[in-house]
Amino acid sequence: SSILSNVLPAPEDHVLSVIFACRDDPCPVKLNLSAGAYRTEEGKPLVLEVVRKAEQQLANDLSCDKGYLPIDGLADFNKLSAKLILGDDSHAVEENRVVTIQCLSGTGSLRVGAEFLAKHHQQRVVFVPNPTWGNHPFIFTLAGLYVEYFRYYDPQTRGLDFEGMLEDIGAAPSGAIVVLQSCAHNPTGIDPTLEQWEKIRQIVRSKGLLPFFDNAYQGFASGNLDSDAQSVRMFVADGGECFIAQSFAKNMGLYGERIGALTIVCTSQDVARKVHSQVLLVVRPMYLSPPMHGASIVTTILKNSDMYKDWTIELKGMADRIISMRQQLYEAIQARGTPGDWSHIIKQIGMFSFTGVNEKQVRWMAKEYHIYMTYDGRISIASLNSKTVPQLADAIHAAVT
Ligand SMILES: Cc1ncc(COP(=O)(O)O)c(CN[C@@](C)(CC(=O)O)C(=O)O)c1O
Repeated sequence: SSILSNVLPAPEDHVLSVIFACRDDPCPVKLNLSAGAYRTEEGKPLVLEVVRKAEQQLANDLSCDKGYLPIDGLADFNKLSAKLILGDDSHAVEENRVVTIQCLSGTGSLRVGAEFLAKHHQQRVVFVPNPTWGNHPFIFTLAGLYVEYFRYYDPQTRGLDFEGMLEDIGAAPSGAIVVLQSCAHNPTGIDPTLEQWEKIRQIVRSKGLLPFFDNAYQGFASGNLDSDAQSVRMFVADGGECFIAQSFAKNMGLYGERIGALTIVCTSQDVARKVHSQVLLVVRPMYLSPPMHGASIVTTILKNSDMYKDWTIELKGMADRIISMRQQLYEAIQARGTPGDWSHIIKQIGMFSFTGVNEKQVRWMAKEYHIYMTYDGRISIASLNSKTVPQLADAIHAAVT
């Protein structure tokens, strides 16, 4: 008999099940608003001009070979990636207490960080926002840590439950890991203000908690790389430790290149050396060493000031298009006189909008309007364009009236 015959069908994943349902829908005007991937006004994926340019340069550079990268990846990439999130004038970088490892995009950075913490950190409880990205609980649980939630979204105000967040983080046991999304919170699109981040920082530090930033959308939220890094830089500036998972999937459009970095800010160079040596032991038996191409593209762009500038212009273009789609959707809903206050659609930031429609309404819109979003009512604003906004506004109107 088959050895695999006892394998059970997997439970449905929040994001994937909707993508599969949409894929199987034969309707020619179906609309997939579930996956967080940028689409142009024409509804196409975008390969940035500056990425094409970098790839041409790399293709002509005969000195590049296909040998293994070191376990921690391309050294130039690690330096430039750390600088991007920590800033050009970071004391932590100057004092050599920053460890950066090229990982398989944001997910890989989170997983390597989680495996490292499961092996070397006594406190095994990880607090994540409620709600958070669907993959967070799995990444930390599979690494052997215990996931708990802190209040983040207030359904009444459709805003941040700041008091609840502070209370829950304040009640965490000393040494607990706290996962914080640095900007463009997924799925709610709601970020703390800088004043609120300062209060969060104070409570994290006073309780001796370990912040683990998930920085998946830097530059993609506000359109400005430095503004979107303020939350992280506030924590690093106080000299404390933190973990940061970076991704170039969204802000450089390198989704499939799987390029990101795990940065661990330590309190001294001596600790950094030891941490670095131990992270290598997590990576080697996991995937030996990371892929070269994405790291080479990012490095080519970040180290050339003209290409860096071109990138920031294209990045702002993506962020601005999303903001204009928010405005268009809000106006289309207002024009239909749909009951309720829909201003959260323009107050939220980043790739997603937490629309507030419930699972029953989400399933109804999929069936009746062939419009697909995750069951929590999250839509990827980046997947909308001027033609499809009316289609969505009609569906929401029909679903909620
Ligand atoms: C908050 C957050 N962190 C990390 C990642 C991981 O991205 P990376 O590994 O490609 O760098 C995502 C992607 N979340 C997507 C965009 C993709 C997905 O979940 O399938 C989403 O639709 O939520 C994310 O939203």
